[in-house]
Amino acid sequence: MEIRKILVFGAGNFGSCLADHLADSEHTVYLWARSRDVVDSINTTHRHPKYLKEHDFPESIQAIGPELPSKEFMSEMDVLLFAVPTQYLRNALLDIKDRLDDENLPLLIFVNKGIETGTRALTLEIIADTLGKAAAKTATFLSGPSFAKEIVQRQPTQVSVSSLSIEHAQRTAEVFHQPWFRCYTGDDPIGVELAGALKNVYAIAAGIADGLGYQNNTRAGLITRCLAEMTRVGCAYGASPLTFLSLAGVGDLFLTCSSRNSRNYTVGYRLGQGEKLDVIIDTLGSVAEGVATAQGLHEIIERLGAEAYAPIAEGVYAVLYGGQTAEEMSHWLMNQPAAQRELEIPERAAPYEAIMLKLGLEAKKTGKI
Ligand SMILES: NC(=O)C1=CN([C@@H]2O[C@H](COP(=O)(O)OP(=O)(O)OC[C@H]3O[C@@H](n4cnc5c(N)ncnc54)[C@H](O)[C@@H]3O)[C@@H](O)[C@H]2O)C=CC1
Ligand SMILES: O=C(CO)COP(=O)(O)O
Repeated sequence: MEIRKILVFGAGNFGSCLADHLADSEHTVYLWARSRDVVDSINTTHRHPKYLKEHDFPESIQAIGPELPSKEFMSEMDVLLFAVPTQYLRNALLDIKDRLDDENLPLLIFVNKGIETGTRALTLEIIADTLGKAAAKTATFLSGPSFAKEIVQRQPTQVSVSSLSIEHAQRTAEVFHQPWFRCYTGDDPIGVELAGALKNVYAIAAGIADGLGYQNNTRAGLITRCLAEMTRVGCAYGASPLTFLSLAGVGDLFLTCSSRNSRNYTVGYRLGQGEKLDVIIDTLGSVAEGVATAQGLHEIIERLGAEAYAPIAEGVYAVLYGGQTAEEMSHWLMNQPAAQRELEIPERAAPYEAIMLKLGLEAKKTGKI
């Protein structure tokens, strides 16, 4: 395996965990943190003061920050990995834009799972807007069932890696590969992104159902309908239906809808138990991307119209932002029109093409995952 110089932006749960994972492959790993406390703690005690607190990080990881690294330092990096929540990503990329050499871009890897509020932008669009077309064309997206806590325990984990450039997806897979960590590559980054973002909203729905006291039949039925809904929205966006059967799709949906380790599930569970959203967010201690993403998703669903019929996502939105209670949402969902067709995949369509057009690329059918 080729040894790479890797800079990880974002020292939250996931950025720290991935830095730890990559350091095992003997890559040279730098971890950029916004807080001096985190930088000092990682460099001196090799412990994170806030996340994964029991874990001893390898001494080889060098934390840097809170000042941004210089252009010279950045030019030495082979890989930049961004583990920054979606709502902060645009500013983070604008901050480093001038420190990147457009003619000689490093491998760019993104692991956030969300839709930007206000703009409805997916990460690929945020990258195109901030770093430019060349970066968007080669950016890679790593997504799938992967709790940080279990990766640092080296539990066997498998993820999807997707990019408009399959060559770059393969390079990312090589960087991450370990006997306990497998990557499967594909060329439907928007499908992978939508799957990762939507599963966070659906994990809130599953948590709500459990919080209301519903049991196994309800959860299994709900997850299955979430998968149908996610596929429908994805197809209406122009993603491949097969992508939703991948690790990034059903894999991550299943994980987060069925585990109390999921922050999004926890938000839903506590809503189902009758807690208020602002109290839950204030005490969660970590980001639950589904809360903000439900807004962007609501706007996307409205724009796509009937093709993207998504009552579960709309129900979550109504509980988070429309003053509806968890019980009301549950009754509303169960009282949707009777005898609906179970599976109907609509034509794949326009928005994906619009993004490809923006990048100066021809829209292609992404049949393989
Ligand atoms: N934790 C996990 O197991 C997994 C997380 N992810 C995704 O990774 C992304 C990051 O999540 P976590 O590290 O878990 O979140 P976290 O809540 O543990 O950490 C938040 C991160 O955001 C940074 N941050 C907070 N405010 C900011 C601001 N104003 N500007 C810039 N950065 C700011 C913090 O410094 C920290 O690095 C999310 O999109 C999440 O969905 C994906 C897979 C697994
Ligand atoms: O995406 C995740 C695991 O794949 C983490 O899920 P939560 O953000 O809900 O904790």
